[in-house]
Amino acid sequence: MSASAGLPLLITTGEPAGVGPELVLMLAAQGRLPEQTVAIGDLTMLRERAAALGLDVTLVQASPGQPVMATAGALPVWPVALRAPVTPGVLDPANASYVLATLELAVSACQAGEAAAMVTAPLHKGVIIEGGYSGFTGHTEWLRDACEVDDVVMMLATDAALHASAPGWQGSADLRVALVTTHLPLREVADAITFERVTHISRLLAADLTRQFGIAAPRIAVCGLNPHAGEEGHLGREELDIITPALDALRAEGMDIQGPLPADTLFTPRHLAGVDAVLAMYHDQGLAVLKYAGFGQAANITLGLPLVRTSVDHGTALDLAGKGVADPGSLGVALALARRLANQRSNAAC
Ligand SMILES: NC(=O)C1=CN([C@@H]2O[C@H](COP(=O)(O)OP(=O)(O)OC[C@H]3O[C@@H](n4cnc5c(N)ncnc54)[C@H](O)[C@@H]3O)[C@@H](O)[C@H]2O)C=CC1
Ligand SMILES: NCC(=O)COP(=O)(O)O
Repeated sequence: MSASAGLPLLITTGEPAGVGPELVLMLAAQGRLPEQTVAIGDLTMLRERAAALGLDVTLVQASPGQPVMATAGALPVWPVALRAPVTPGVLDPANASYVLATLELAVSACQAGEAAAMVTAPLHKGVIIEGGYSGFTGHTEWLRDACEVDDVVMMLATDAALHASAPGWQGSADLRVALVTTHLPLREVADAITFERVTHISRLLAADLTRQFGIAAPRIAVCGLNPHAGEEGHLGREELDIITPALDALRAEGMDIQGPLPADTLFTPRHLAGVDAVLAMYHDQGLAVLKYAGFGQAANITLGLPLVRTSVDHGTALDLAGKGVADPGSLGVALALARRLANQRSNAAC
């Protein structure tokens, strides 16, 4: 048994007006949460949401350091109090500090060795900013700062190991997409593509494909930034001036990395064959394809952290919140992946 096996798997329930709380409750009611799962959020709000949706789940107050009681049909909750009442679908900036408090509790428990891993239900970036946190751009960057590491990598994956148990799966297998830049206005992306950033993110990606995914010599394919990877400089010079020199330097270090390749054809079966991960230059270049291939059966993993964090492949879906119709598939995938990665880490540490 791995050292993490007895430790709770934490789920932060995310934006209280979004679908996060009900997705956790749906999986709990369906008996689809992994053992030792603990939710973090407002106990009363969760009880009311379960009752409103007719979900049969008993929510039990618990606290960090306490053993998790494995009772069928019960979900332990580490409580964090809402700052203002919630209506599903209606954002309130007053609850921004509540959402961040759930993250702080999860990170501190992981750092204290009181939890195996954290899985985050979606939060709403805009309302956190409107709640007074002007520099906030997402969990990924917040976790980088909270864990005091210099950089992290956002990677979304829909690989065979993740969706193997999904009945009727129709998507593509084994696609992992990591990003050089994450939550930036498109206008700022080109300036953020530097030799240092491309090399640093590529090294972090390769290191965690080995450390977390057990791929001894990862094969990475890198997208260009511009159409047709810049068309020999006629459609942009970032490929010639920045990305190609960066990839040459990485190859000289021994990394198996190809590119920059035109992003529109990189995501086709012939180019993806034998590739462990694609490195995209910006958010929608990579994630639109990933979500086309596996929305609902993909997970988001933050690479480069000292703790295990996974998340869903979707956002707060305010249009669906409180209706009980959102798909909990990605949350299930994120939970299973977090448990697997936590077990691997603790086995490696033994
Ligand atoms: N991990 C996280 O915390 C994430 C947070 N977000 C945030 O969520 C907010 C809303 O973002 P949007 O771009 O509108 O994306 P979104 O994923 O919330 O919604 C986009 C579309 O997908 C649908 N959808 C989303 N989740 C679904 C589910 N579980 N089942 C069925 N349909 C689902 C929605 O109904 C909507 O039509 C933003 O603030 C964004 O930053 C977005 C992605 C991840
Ligand atoms: N599209 C992915 C996304 O926005 C995830 O953001 P976060 O995990 O950094 O909050």
